[in-house]
Amino acid sequence: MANPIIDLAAQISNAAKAIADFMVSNSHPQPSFDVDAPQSFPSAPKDILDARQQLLDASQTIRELLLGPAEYLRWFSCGHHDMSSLRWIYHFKIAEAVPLDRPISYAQLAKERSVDEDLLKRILRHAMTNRIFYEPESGLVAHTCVSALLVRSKSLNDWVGYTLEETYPSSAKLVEVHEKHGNSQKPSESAYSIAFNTDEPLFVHLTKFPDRERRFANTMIEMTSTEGYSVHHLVDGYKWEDIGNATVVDVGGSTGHACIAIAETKAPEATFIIQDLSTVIEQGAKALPRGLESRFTFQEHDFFTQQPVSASIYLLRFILHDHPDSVSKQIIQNIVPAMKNGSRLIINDTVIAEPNTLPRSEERKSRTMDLEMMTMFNARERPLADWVKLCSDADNRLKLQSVSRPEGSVLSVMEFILDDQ
Ligand SMILES: C[S@@+](CC[C@H](N)C(=O)[O-])C[C@H]1O[C@@H](n2cnc3c(N)ncnc32)[C@H](O)[C@@H]1O
Repeated sequence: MANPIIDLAAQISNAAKAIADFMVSNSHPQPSFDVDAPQSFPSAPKDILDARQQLLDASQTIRELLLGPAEYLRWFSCGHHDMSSLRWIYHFKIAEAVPLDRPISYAQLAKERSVDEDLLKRILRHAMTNRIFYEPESGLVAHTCVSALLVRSKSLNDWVGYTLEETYPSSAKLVEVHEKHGNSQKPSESAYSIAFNTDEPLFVHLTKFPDRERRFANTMIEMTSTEGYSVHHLVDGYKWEDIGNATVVDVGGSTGHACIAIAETKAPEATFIIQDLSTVIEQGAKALPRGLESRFTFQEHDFFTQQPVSASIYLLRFILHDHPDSVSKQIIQNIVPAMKNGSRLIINDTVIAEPNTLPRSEERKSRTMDLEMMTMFNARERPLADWVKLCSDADNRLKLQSVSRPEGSVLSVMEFILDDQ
């Protein structure tokens, strides 16, 4: 008779052995919570990455089975305290005051950060159950590799700050906003708007708070600096070598990093126009690598206005998932009049997988991003059918030509062609 606990334990054991052997034979340190432990799992062949995925999912399942539904649900619904203790640590800059190379007493730490010692002790002792700091001996606090990252990685610190100071209070208003506005298509009617008492969309509202705006920008850098968002997937995931001397217009192209990578490796004759808001464009023009000047133009352009350049290829990379359907439709409709028959619109964005087609922890990440988009912008992560519908609603001559998700990429490459027939 099948025994789920034994089966899962066997899966865990086999996968753990494969991973441990890989670590030893490649001289990688075994994973630990030591303050100097590596920040992430090392690059590894596919079978090892698959084993890691299997172990992560099986260990989660076995834990949930062993808890049983009542204990599972009871404590799952207390998860907000994990967020609030980390938020407290972030807000009062506790990690920055703990030395990386030795412990510090609660009394000294409280004094340095001007916080109450009793509150500090109770909150840190909760966070320690999540591997954030540890108590090497009673009364002393020291870093683990997790808490140390709050000090060592500015962008990850900003990620934690943005999610806990902006997203977390907004997520608590999801019910209120849906009671008030239903499935609104307006970015100004989001849970964020209710939590922060504003009728401005997040991007506009943040311009009034330079520190929060900078933190948001760094959060994006942190997110897109990971392998899953690397531009090399867009470079390798499309037939750029076939575009010859075409002009590519990168709408909302930031400082041009995607097109620079394409120009340098795959499309030596193509020209590129990078469009974005003025400050971003200025930054990009200044940082353009030498040798590309004759093929690159940086142009201020608001994608909520009509596209001024007629070209054969338009790129929208990581733009539309931030916007509700009605707004995304408007962005596309502003491009279409500049397109000719056969012009291409390349959308490099998330195509959310159908339910139960990904390993559970991977599906969870993409569903988390979907709720993130819902909470902050009334936007969404879309399955392929919704992308096709969005483009067709924008202009029914836009036809999906190809779609692919390069190995290791979070984003897919969708190619739509304007077909007048
Ligand atoms: C998430 S980033 C994506 C940047 C780039 N495409 C990439 O893949 O890294 C969104 C970009 O849209 C730009 N943006 C926001 N609103 C815009 C607007 N109304 N018109 C043009 N660009 C805009 C931002 O400045 C930012 O560079």
